[in-house]
Amino acid sequence: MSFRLQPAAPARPNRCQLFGPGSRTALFEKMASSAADVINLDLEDSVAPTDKDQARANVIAAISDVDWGTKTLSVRINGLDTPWWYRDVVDLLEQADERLDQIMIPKVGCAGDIYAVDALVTAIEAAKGRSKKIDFEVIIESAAGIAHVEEIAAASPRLVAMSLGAADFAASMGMQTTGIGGTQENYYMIRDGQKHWSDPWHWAHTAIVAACRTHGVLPVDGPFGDFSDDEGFRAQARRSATLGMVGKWAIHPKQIALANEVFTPSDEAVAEAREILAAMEQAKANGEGATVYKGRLVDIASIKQAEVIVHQSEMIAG
Ligand SMILES: CC(C)(COP(=O)(O)OP(=O)(O)OC[C@H]1O[C@@H](n2cnc3c(N)ncnc32)[C@H](O)[C@@H]1OP(=O)(O)O)[C@@H](O)C(=O)NCCC(=O)NCCSC(=O)C[C@H](O)C(=O)O
Ligand SMILES: [Mg+2]
Repeated sequence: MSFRLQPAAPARPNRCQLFGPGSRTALFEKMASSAADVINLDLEDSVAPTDKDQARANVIAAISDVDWGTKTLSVRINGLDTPWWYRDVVDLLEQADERLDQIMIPKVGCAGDIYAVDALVTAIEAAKGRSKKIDFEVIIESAAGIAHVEEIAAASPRLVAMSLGAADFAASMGMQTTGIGGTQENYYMIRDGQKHWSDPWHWAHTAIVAACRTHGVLPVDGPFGDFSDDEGFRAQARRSATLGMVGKWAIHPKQIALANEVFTPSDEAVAEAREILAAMEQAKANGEGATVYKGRLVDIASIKQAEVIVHQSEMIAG
């Protein structure tokens, strides 16, 4: 480890973030009774411009009227390039009760975007005497966002989570696709005449994970648009989990169980991690820094890898 230590990300379950438009009040109770760890009430792109004011009012009422249990409750505000975002922040902070946990800031392009929202939120919290500090989560979904991902991850102590928004990201990058995440038909290698599909989201995922882990922020995979494709969702989520992401969005209730399944370490994985820790305890007792477990090398780094899995499972179990 560098002299500069890696801060821990918040220790709370974030396996699935369920989205619902702020204009569809009939969904709120269903969202609250779902198995998602995080609820995102949306004021942004799933709400038509003509519905923005009503959606904001719906969300503010639902924050106190609906029993959200122990879920993390987040509201996605409109982007800083729109005329709606400041009113979202002012009304939420002035009118919503303290059950609100987070504001999600979409389409962030630089640290200054977060600074602006932080300044506004901080002033309203002080003016209103709000005792609970609002956390932030952000979406990386533009060329500027990914280019400035590290400064964004470092932008505010309020920042707890960062997601990749594949749809806007693809548009901003000029990618030739209308798909939201997953396999892209034209992104393949050829070997011996056979196509082998590669993952066009991989580099953005790894950039986000590295920035988040450097600054103690939870890295989260965003939406998978085709909610009829369970295997496609699983494959995308498994790749994200393998790269270090802690969860994924659900844009339909069908996707909640899939996300929870992938981002909860399996009993087998936890058992194996515990066996590795036990093997390393034995190695240490023998004065060794490395040993053999199931025919493969394990050493001091393996302890940290195994601890990631054990900690994840303990945190989810509560
Ligand atoms: C995608 C939907 C519009 C589909 O809605 P609907 O046609 O009502 O779906 P179903 O009939 O299949 O619904 C079956 C039952 O499930 C309930 N339902 C539907 N959606 C939700 C939900 N989000 N949460 C809870 N429950 C839900 C229905 O009411 C049915 O219930 P019942 O009748 O009792 O059986 C809709 O799912 C939807 O609006 N999804 C969320 C869309 C959204 O929020 N999008 C924003 C996030 S993605 C994004 O912004 C892109 C990103 O920024 C990027 O750039 O990548
Ligand atoms: Mg988006």
